[in-house]
Order: sequence, then structure tokens, then C-alpha cells
Amino acid sequence: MKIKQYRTQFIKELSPFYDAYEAESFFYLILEDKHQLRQIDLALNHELFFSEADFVVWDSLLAQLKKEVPIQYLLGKTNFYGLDFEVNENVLIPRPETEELVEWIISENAASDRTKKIKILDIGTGSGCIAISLAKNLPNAEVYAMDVSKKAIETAKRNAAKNDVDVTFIFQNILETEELKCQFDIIVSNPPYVRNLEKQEIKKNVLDYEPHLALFVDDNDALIFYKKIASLAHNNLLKNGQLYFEINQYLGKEMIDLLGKMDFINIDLRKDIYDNDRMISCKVSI
Ligand SMILES: C[S@@+](CC[C@H](N)C(=O)[O-])C[C@H]1O[C@@H](n2cnc3c(N)ncnc32)[C@H](O)[C@@H]1O
Repeated sequence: MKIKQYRTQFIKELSPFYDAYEAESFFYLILEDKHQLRQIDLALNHELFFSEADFVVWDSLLAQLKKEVPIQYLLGKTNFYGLDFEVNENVLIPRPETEELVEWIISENAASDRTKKIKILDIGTGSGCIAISLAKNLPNAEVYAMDVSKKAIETAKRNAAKNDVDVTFIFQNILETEELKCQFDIIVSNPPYVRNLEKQEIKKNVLDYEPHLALFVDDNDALIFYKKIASLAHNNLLKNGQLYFEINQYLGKEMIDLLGKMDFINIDLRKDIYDNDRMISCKVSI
């Protein structure tokens, strides 16, 4: 079969699950990953011919996509902030909203005195996407990253090596942490923040395949991670130090109240590209 014919069939078979645009983007991601071919190659070479064995691979990927397995897990990789990351079922697939948080931190810290080290701690690092992007883009950063999942830490370590950056990984439960070992200039976290009451908004491809440890938080204490991290930050943020959080879009006001009551200053709540309250930053009052 010609690959162009296969493309039509591929998109049609995915139509109950994904719109044509998404299905087509999956097709080209596979084409690039498995055959090192781009859309333009397909357009130019009308006679492209794929072997029977190639189509066996395509069929197996198509079958998994029909079960709504995320394409990133099928290919074992994704792109975040211009860098390549390994992803697997032990880590959350990094989201574009989180790239916005990283962009915010870089924009506020890139111009800082390059002779002075900036110590950064990323709590709940998952694939390591935040920690590694910061280490790559802030040359004077000394980056630490924590997670309670051993398998996530192993993945993040491979991602640090792949992207050629030094990050110190810490296997630790932040909720059981009495005190952090050192003082930081920046503490950043994208902790679990989806409440069970929001489960019905979560798509099957997320709910069935992404780690629930990374996603969900107890409905009765939805801000538990923020409270814990903010209280540790009081002792472990240096003078002028800054906290950055990704947050649940429905809890922006609650986050402002929480940080205000805990005496943080310069509280700045920002929206993501979809116009949802998504990230917040503050400083310790001195
Ligand atoms: C929303 S994911 C964020 C992953 C990654 N930082 C990102 O932005 O894509 C939350 C992460 O927090 C970790 N986590 C959950 N509970 C934790 C705890 N008690 N202590 C430390 N990390 C925790 C999860 O394993 C997961 O990797």
C-alpha cells in the first residue's frame, strides 16, 4: 500500500476519538519518528513505498491510538521548551501551560548577574521538564529537583543526561519534609492539583494512562502541596527569593488568599494562553 492511502485510512479510523487535525498530526509524528520523513517528503515523493513490516508497526500504533494511549507514550518522547524529553507511564506528559511557567521564570532571571549562582529547587519534577529547561537556559543556575516517585526520578535523570545539564535529583516526599537542606533563590512547583470533583472534565487519554500520583489531590485539602511548600519556603528562601507555582485554574483566588495570609508579598497571578488562572508567583516579606 502507498503511505498516502494509508494516511487517509489512519485519519478515518481515528475519527471517533480525535479530530482530523489531531489525527493527521499523529500521522506525521509517527512518520518522522519511525521513518525520518517529513510532510514535505511525502508531498514530493509520490512513489514512496513502505514494506509490509512497516505497515505492521503502523497498524500496531494505530490500534493503541484507538485505545487513546497518548502518542507521546507510544513514541516514548515529547518536546518541551525546545528540548527533547523521554516520557513514559511513570511521568506526566509535560504541558504547554508549564512551558509558560518556565518562560516566566527565565524571563525574570536571565538578566541576573551571571557571576552569581541562582539556587533553584523544583518540587514534583516528574520528567524533569521544569528543572532541566531552567538548567539549560539559566547558565548560572544550580538546580535541584525532588520527586516522591523513584521511577520518575530515574526518567528525569536520563533526561538531564540527554540534554547535557547537571541537576541534583532528590528522592523525597515533600509532604513529609520537615525542613529543606539548604537555602534557595527560587522554589518552583507544579504539584498534583486536580480534585476528584474535576475528574469528569479529564479526558480518557489522561485518566487511563497518566500517573494519578502526578495528577490528583484530595478534594478536602486541594491546596495541601502549596501550603506545605510555602511554609517550607519561609525558612528556605533566601532574601529576595521567589516562589513560582503552577495552579488549578479554579483556585486562583484561593491561592492569592493563602499566600497573602502566609505573609508573602508581590503576589502575581497570571493566566495561561487559554485564559485560565494558571500560575502564581510571590516573594517572602523581609
Ligand atoms: C503535576 S506533576 C508535575 C511533573 C512535572 N514537574 C511537570 O511539570 O510536567 C506532579 C509531580 O509531583 C510528584 N509528587 C506527587 N506527590 C509528591 C510528594 N508528596 N512529594 C514529592 N513529589 C510528589 C509526582 O510524582 C509528579 O511527578
